[in-house]
Amino acid sequence: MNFQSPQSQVVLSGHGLVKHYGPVVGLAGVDVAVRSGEALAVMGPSGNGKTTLLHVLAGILTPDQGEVWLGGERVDQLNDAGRTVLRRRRLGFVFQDNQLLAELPADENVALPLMVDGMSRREAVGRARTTLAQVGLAAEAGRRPGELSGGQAQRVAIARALVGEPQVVFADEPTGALDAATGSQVIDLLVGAATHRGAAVVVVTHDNAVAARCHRTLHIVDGRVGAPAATGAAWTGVQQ
Ligand SMILES: Nc1ncnc2c1ncn2[C@@H]1O[C@H](COP(=O)(O)OP(=O)(O)OP(=O)(O)O)[C@@H](O)[C@H]1O
Repeated sequence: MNFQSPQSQVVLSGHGLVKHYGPVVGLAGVDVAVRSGEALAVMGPSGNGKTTLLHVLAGILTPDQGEVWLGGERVDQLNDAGRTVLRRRRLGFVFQDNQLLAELPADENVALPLMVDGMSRREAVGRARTTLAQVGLAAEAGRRPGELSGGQAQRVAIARALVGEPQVVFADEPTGALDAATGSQVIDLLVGAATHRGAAVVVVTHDNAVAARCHRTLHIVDGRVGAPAATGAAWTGVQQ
């Protein structure tokens, strides 16, 4: 997939990111930058720091050292409340297990983050239905998660991530629970719908097919930007 917008602004960046869990190294000094409309895959061996990087960039964890910038604002120094508001208003999240609330229909699941942020139920549900239609689920808006297929449920999760018009969507193994064909549809939808809106996407994945749908891949090895496991030669840190 080509990403042909070198003039796009860097919307999210991390500089010299270090994170330890006690004696365990999560990140050992990572630099990363993502532009608006760009999808970045984060790959690497298990336990080498991918999820830690995602959580630090998303303000879920604070780094021990380094800086995180989102749209010109330094965010790693915000307090817990500030980072919570930031995540709710400016970021979207998609997880492997969709994390939808089982007792709510799809439209209310998607509307929930807007209502938590103070929007009226009527307006939030209206926006949720519009977003569900954009991910091809207009007819499923009234169904509960248990009445949806795995791929449909993940599309609802994508709608929930997009409904607040985030600057960056973070996804941790978004296709990990799906078969290959459904996973391809879901990642195409996620990357297409998010980047079409000008959002950046950061996807942690073990799946080469998912990375192939992104514009660029960052390999994390031992908490650092490293070479992909199979090809170590002439590595420059960033794969175009
Ligand atoms: N909350 C925590 N407390 C202690 N150690 C942790 C914690 N979270 C992660 N770690 C450790 O930090 C290192 C990096 O973990 P991380 O989850 O970032 O790796 P990962 O590359 O995402 O792994 P996977 O592909 O298996 O999900 C690992 O050694 C892990 O055991």
